[in-house]
Amino acid sequence: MGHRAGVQGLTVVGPLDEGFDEVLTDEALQFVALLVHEFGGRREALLARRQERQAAFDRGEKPDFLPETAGIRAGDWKIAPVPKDLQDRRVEITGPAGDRKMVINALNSGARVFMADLEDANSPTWENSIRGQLNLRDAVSRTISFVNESGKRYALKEQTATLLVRPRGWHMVEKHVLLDGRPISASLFDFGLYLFHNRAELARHGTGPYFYLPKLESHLEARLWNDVFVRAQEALGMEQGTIKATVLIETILAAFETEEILYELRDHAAGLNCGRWDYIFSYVKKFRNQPDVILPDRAQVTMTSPFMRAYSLWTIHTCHKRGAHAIGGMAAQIPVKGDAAANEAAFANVRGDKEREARDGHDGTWVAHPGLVPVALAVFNEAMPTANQVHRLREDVQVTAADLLEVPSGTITEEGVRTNIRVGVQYLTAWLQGSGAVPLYHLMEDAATAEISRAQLWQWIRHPQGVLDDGRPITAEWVEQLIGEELAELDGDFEVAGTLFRELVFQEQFEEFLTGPGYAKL
Ligand SMILES: CC(=O)SCCNC(=O)CCNC(=O)[C@H](O)C(C)(C)COP(=O)(O)OP(=O)(O)OC[C@H]1O[C@@H](n2cnc3c(N)ncnc32)[C@H](O)[C@@H]1OP(=O)(O)O
Ligand SMILES: O=CC(=O)O
Ligand SMILES: [Mg+2]
Repeated sequence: MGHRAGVQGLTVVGPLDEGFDEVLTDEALQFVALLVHEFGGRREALLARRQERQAAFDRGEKPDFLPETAGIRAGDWKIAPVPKDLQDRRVEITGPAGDRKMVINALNSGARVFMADLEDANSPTWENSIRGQLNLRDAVSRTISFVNESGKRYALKEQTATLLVRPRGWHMVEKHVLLDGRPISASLFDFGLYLFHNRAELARHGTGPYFYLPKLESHLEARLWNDVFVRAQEALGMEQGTIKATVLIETILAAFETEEILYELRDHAAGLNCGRWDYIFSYVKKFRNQPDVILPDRAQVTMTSPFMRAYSLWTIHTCHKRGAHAIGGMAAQIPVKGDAAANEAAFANVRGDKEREARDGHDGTWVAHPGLVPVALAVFNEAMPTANQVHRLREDVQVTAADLLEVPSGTITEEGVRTNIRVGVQYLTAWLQGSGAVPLYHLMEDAATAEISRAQLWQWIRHPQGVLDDGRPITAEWVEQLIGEELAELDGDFEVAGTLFRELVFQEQFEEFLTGPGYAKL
């Protein structure tokens, strides 16, 4: 154990556990330092721009398609061709990069793609971040193995999924690496280390450095990623366009800039994905101070809610017009052990979700668990006999700003309030202990789903329309009472997570991301 210091102004202040020096080499840190020096300032300016836009929404403004980029939307262009191993993405499994066994299981799962996650599903402890990089390095070289408590050995099969990596979003910092005493961008850290260590080995295996880009709010943020890619490829002597990125459309603002985002990344774009959970969170967050926008219980907001349907179809329309893949999202159901009927209901739910996606024109979808790979595969094999359906142009889809913004109808129930409390506190507890993806009440919960739970409570308490279906108002005092009741029912120590949860729900200032104050406690 020790610390590393002094690479081009970068200081590593996180502990150096066994093997960490294999990732945190001088050369790799030099490369990260170059990216941070050149792009750190622009990142901060774009984060400040998010705040300026929020101020406008707080004044009652609504987003719209951008007049200044009408030429891009009207223009005749396509993204560069995507590599062979990204042509057929019918089923993609996701999981935290920091969990070595899961990385192996995911690559072996029969899915076409595995997205190794350093974002929503990965609690960003220093340990998880660096172990994640070690896991990825060993996955790329195909040497990864793992032995569980009972001696079972895990290794890669002959045929494995194509690996994509999701670095943390632009809002996150890596506090264990400082530049001039300040934490550096977690996105540049995750991306830089992975690219630096794996570019040659990926090429040797006939694949490439492929990424998922989370939580973008504008095409300018996509432009920053593109500039990072160009500079990175130049600095490492790689052919331009080798890096490929799939962008999650998971903020309400990105939905208004789908074409512009693809355009900015056109030499590096592989597609867009409908990150439904962050999308719902973003909708709550952006309009939290608008009295006419309020969402019903989390369980009532689904992919058939008109605004979600509009966004999903719009993403497909945009992608196919531009030659890009449109990947569907994550149904949160996971297998239910020991209850055949509940398990069948969960599977039926996932099947229905995937059938809708395939029918609409998605080129693939996400699953949270290996047990669901065959379910999604069967649906896409049936509905999509070709490698993808990019040829289905969906020119019939017309979506207006009003469609994207339509407030979903439904009710707020006491059970909905209680569920948000139970899920939020238990998720935070797990996250603070290093687990970023957690099974709760037979659903996969991660940072994105937990964000919805706490953001809804914040808004319901303050919102004039925040009343229950039986007419009772949702007051802070009542929610506090329910938190007490719910925690009393649960086993475990909720001291730290309970305090954080209360801060997120009750404090006047809305926290942009729960991972902000959460990270301070990790
Ligand atoms: C909103 C979004 O961002 S979605 C994308 C981000 N979220 C995710 O990636 C969540 C992915 N899913 C998971 O992490 C897990 O499925 C969980 C945490 C929800 C449940 O995990 P577990 O409690 O371990 O599930 P369970 O006990 O059923 O696991 C059975 C086996 O499947 C494996 N498994 C479960 N999920 C996954 C996965 N996503 N990838 C690979 N293997 C998995 C387990 O490792 C276990 O393996 P073993 O039999 O060899 O021991
Ligand atoms: O990242 C995916 C999401 O739904 O959020
Ligand atoms: Mg997300």
